[in-house]
Amino acid sequence: MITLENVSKTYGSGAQAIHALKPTDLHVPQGAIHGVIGLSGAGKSTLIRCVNLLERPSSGRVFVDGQELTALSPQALNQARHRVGMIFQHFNLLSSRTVFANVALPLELMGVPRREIRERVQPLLDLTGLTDKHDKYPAELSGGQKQRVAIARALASRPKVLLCDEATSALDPQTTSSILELLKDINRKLGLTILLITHEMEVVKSICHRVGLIAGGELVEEADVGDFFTAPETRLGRDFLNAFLELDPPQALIDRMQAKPAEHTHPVVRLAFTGDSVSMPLISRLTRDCGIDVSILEAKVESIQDRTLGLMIAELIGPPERVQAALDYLEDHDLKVEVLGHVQRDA
Ligand SMILES: Nc1ncnc2c1ncn2[C@@H]1O[C@H](COP(=O)(O)OP(=O)(O)OP(=O)(O)O)[C@@H](O)[C@H]1O
Repeated sequence: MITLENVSKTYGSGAQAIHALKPTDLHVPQGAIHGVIGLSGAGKSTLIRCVNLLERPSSGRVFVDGQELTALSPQALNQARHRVGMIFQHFNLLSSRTVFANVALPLELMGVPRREIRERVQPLLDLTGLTDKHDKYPAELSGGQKQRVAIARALASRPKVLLCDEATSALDPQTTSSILELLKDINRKLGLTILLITHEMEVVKSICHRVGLIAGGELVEEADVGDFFTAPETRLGRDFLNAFLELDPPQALIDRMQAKPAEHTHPVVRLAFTGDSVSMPLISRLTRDCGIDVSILEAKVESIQDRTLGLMIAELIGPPERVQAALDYLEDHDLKVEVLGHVQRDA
């Protein structure tokens, strides 16, 4: 439904040039909810604004619903944009218009007759939970209600695609989850394809099917959400996951940790269990079969959509050859093992 081919964006030129988006390919199939996550300045907004040509790419081609937007005349592009709705972090409502009139605006601009506008707007207000807010002005609404108006307005032209630019970043956690539920509902009921950008793992975890990680204007990793939350491939992906799970070794241990093993050190490991390994008594088998001691420092179990993820930080204590056998044993049982460092037992 959305395809970017080699799309890049450079702001400015010469010595001042900022390569905000390096040549990027992206495909979002019809009906998918696709997230792009990254740190501030990574190029998220630039990427999403290139999809509806709010930013004209410096190179590459953009396709939506089989039509190449980058090849259209200005008039044809205006028409095509009706099939691409967009919502923003700060809602971008017109303060002088009521809820009804804000939602009606794109239809007025499209020249839809007044009676048809009335018939089309009311079901959108019902769908977005705004039935009783018809005559209110934006100043009389909460942040969550304003975003609902923006969603209803974005849906008015019956788009095939909805672009969400940090749509929940200005909202509290409870309101965020109600807006995410609404987006999920719209995706299911209308078969709408959603591309969203965010810096929050919670957003990705709650509603996305697939996620891309952007850094320095490049998509450095792309995966199904279940895979990204269980085994991110890049260092940055792991940093995002660890910050989200809040699973780091205690500071006192970090202070004692060294990068390389030495005499009388043992490793500190982060273990990620998925699938069958979550329910296996692996640690007791490890101590029994490999003859080492395991000191568990932290552990938690998370549900990521339809997957269960177990995480643990532990010290593996024993003679080096037995510790190595234990690490091999864990990897043989499909655990993700990351050696965080090495500590002296009695330091
Ligand atoms: N109009 C512009 N002119 C010049 N540079 C820009 C412009 N817009 C963005 N940039 C630069 O491009 C880079 C990517 O910015 P972008 O807004 O896409 O990142 P982002 O990931 O959305 O960040 P944030 O989460 O902080 O909004 C940044 O270095 C930014 O300063």
